[in-house]
Amino acid sequence: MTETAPSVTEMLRRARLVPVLTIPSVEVAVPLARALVAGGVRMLEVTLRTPAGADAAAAIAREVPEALVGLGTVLTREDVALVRKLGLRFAFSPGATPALLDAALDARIAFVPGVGTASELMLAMSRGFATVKLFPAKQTGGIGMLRALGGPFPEARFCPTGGIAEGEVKDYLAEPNVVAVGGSWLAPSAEVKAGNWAAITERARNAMARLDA
Ligand SMILES: O=C(O)C(=O)C[C@H](O)[C@H](O)COP(=O)(O)O
Repeated sequence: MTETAPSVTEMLRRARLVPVLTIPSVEVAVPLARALVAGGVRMLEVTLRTPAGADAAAAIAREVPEALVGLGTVLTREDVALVRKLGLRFAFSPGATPALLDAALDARIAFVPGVGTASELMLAMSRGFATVKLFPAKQTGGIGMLRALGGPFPEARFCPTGGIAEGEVKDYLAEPNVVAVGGSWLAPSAEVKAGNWAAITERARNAMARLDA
């Protein structure tokens, strides 16, 4: 029997927390992913901000089956094509250009465009993307912005990302139109560089526990 793959909205809803990972070298990808998974954080956004990003995401997909790994900082049609080529689960973008939305539709990938205004949200929704990343969440107005957008766009669902501190996550998740929250704080670059995997697991475990406290 084949299992229907969960939609990206459902994936986000289950994950609640999505670490935004900017991986300096491919060697750290697998231990970093294992450290997060050990702490109960499974949905991982690997940004294309470093040259190692694509290979790092592919290595995680290959070697850490418990992780749901996708790309972040997806800006072009070529970036979109990588998701299929590398066998990844989803892609996030900080933005929502018409060309990028069309590329994601053509490639039939699970795609979460970034929006920071009502017009960008309208553009994304007009192409069928009702789950979006509010980016940069804090700078666009944070929870106030999410509430304001919830008026005219009650069906939109958000993964706010950008400038959200660990202590604010629970407040964001309490908003009815928020399915998950993204952030880089789950994997501080100093700990990644030092290979301090135990600290990353501990932080992830505590963060997940706090969501249910
Ligand atoms: O590169 C991308 O595609 C992005 O969307 C940027 C990330 O969402 C932010 O870098 C989140 O980082 P913090 O604000 O440190 O939590």
